[in-house]
Amino acid sequence: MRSLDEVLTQGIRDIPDYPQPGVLFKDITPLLADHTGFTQVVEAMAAFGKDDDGEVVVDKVVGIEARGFILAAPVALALGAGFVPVRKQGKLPAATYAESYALEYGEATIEVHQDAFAPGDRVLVIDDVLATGGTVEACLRLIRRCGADVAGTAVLIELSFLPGRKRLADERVDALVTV
Ligand SMILES: O=P(O)(O)OC[C@H]1O[C@H](OP(=O)(O)OP(=O)(O)O)[C@H](O)[C@@H]1O
Ligand SMILES: Nc1ncnc2[nH]cnc12
Repeated sequence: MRSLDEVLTQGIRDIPDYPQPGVLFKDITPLLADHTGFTQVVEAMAAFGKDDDGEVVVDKVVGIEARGFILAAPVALALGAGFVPVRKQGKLPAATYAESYALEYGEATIEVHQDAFAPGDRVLVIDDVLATGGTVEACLRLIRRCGADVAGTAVLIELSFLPGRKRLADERVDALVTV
């Protein structure tokens, strides 16, 4: 079996100047097309929802639209936890909370259903990339407005040349790879 590092090195490619000049885009589509690699990644991310004895310590897994969905749904199933989508503005049908934030390449608003969590639910947030940290920060605000507890955030890739880690200094954030 390949190591997780090999899987990540083989499965993540750099696309310069996408979606705009100056951005080095981390493309995870080769990894997603690699069944054994994708399986290893899901297992590694699910481990952040367990304690040292392997007991599941989260009730819900949040995925952030769109790439976060791809990782979070299988992580939720692997943990036996519920899946909650955090979506871009205007996509969720029932009453929502909304938070706006700045991205490496633009601005966005994300939303969550107000009734997505039971009070005190322990929540693991999953996304593909931590860049400026604006998306995760807004997502954590949404979860807390719902009355749920953030257990942690796990991302596939952390971009160390951007200030995401610093911005989230008070939060538990784990990354499978830092570049
Ligand atoms: O740390 P940040 O600077 O906030 O950036 C990270 C976010 O940017 C990307 O999402 P994007 O909004 O491009 O959406 P997509 O998943 O729909 O492609 C990525 O999937 C993260 O959610
Ligand atoms: N450089 C990057 N590559 C992929 N996704 C991103 N989201 C924000 N910045 C990104």
